[in-house]
Amino acid sequence: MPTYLIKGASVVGAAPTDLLVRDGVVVETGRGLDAAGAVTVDADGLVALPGLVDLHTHLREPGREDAETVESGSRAAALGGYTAVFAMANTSPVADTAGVVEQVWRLGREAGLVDVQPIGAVTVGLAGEHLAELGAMASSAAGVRIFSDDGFCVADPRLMRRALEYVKAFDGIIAQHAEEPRLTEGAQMHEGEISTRLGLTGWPAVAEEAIIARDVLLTEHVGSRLHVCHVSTAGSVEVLRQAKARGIRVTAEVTPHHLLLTDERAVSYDPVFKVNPPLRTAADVTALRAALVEGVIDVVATDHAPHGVEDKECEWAYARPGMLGLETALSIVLDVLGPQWDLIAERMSRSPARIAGLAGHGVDPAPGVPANLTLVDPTARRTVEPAELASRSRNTPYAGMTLPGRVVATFLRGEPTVLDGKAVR
Ligand SMILES: NC(=O)N[C@@H](CC(=O)O)C(=O)O
Ligand SMILES: [Zn+2]
Ligand SMILES: [Zn+2]
Repeated sequence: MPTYLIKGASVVGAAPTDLLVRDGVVVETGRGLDAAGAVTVDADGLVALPGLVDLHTHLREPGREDAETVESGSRAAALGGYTAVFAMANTSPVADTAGVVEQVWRLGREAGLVDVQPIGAVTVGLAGEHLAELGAMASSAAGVRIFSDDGFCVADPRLMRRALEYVKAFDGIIAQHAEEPRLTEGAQMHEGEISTRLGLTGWPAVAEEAIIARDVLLTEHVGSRLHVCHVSTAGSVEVLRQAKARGIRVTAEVTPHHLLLTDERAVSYDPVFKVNPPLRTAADVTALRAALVEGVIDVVATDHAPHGVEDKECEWAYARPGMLGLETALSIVLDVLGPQWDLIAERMSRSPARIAGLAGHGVDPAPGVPANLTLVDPTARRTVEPAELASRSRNTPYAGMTLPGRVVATFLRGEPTVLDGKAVR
């Protein structure tokens, strides 16, 4: 493995320095470093961040390799500055056994572009009836710690309680897709003025908030850990704020799209904007941004949800919910937060790695630290071209938008996965 000398990078916004990367580790930092035989990477004007960590990615393998594979999703992730992604369990077959999570984990290792950490299903087949083999998935080679029925809510409170109790044995977490199913039957978009105007069935904010309220109380009752997926409403933020103030062990994520887009987008009837939970109001967006800055929301997670054209280029009502996220997340967050590098590193790398207990990730580049890092050009602007994305799918809601920031290079354990803005493999 070659030695890399990264010249003049601003580590999380600090004064420029050189970084010497050897045998997978940052071995030395400082100005004017020299190393015979090292490959030099010019990082003048670039910001070095700890490699981004996504707690919520859909890779579609096994089952829908036409929409995404572990490899294509890994490449999209590396291009987005990620060094680790957590792969949701709603594949076909569902990742509800040690066998399936080990298969996904192994495919991730073989692709070698990011660390793919499988999330295990909470219930068999995501059917919400029987607990899956959580212990077997935890003790498998994949070492699963996060469990989720994402795509579906673990709606049965008794089952949710048992899952929360079960994962305590290995300090696991239940990641909940908070959606009371009885309140969202037939729902097509956020329930509000625009859904009324368009005549589309609404997905009310309370369907999310009621489940979060129930689950934080269950989590407190059993003394376990809860993670709330894709928080989308101002009311959810208030429930989380109270729960955290009470010392309940709950963490939460927000997606880039919920930080930027509103339900106004549905007026176009373009299914690229159909997503679960739905795009909400401008007031919700404002509350989510404030909660992210404050820390009531711990992380930005992409909910990268690739879908083939037949599932997206159709009538709104028939389209599947979900949108791409990995290759644009950092640009959206930079657009929303501005160049607050320490905050960006915290919400996109350190905090997700800490929540997941993921060793070697989420640590700022410094001597002795595994070289999982990304180099970003903060001044570059780029226009999103769906055809240029590494994902096998094209359902980005940002097509044609010009966004700030560009990932120039990503290193996974000292090896570049992206150089000059291009995937190396
Ligand atoms: N977010 C979505 O709209 N869709 C996700 C499932 C999910 O995250 O609930 C998917 O798997 O496509
Ligand atoms: Zn979900
Ligand atoms: Zn999801």
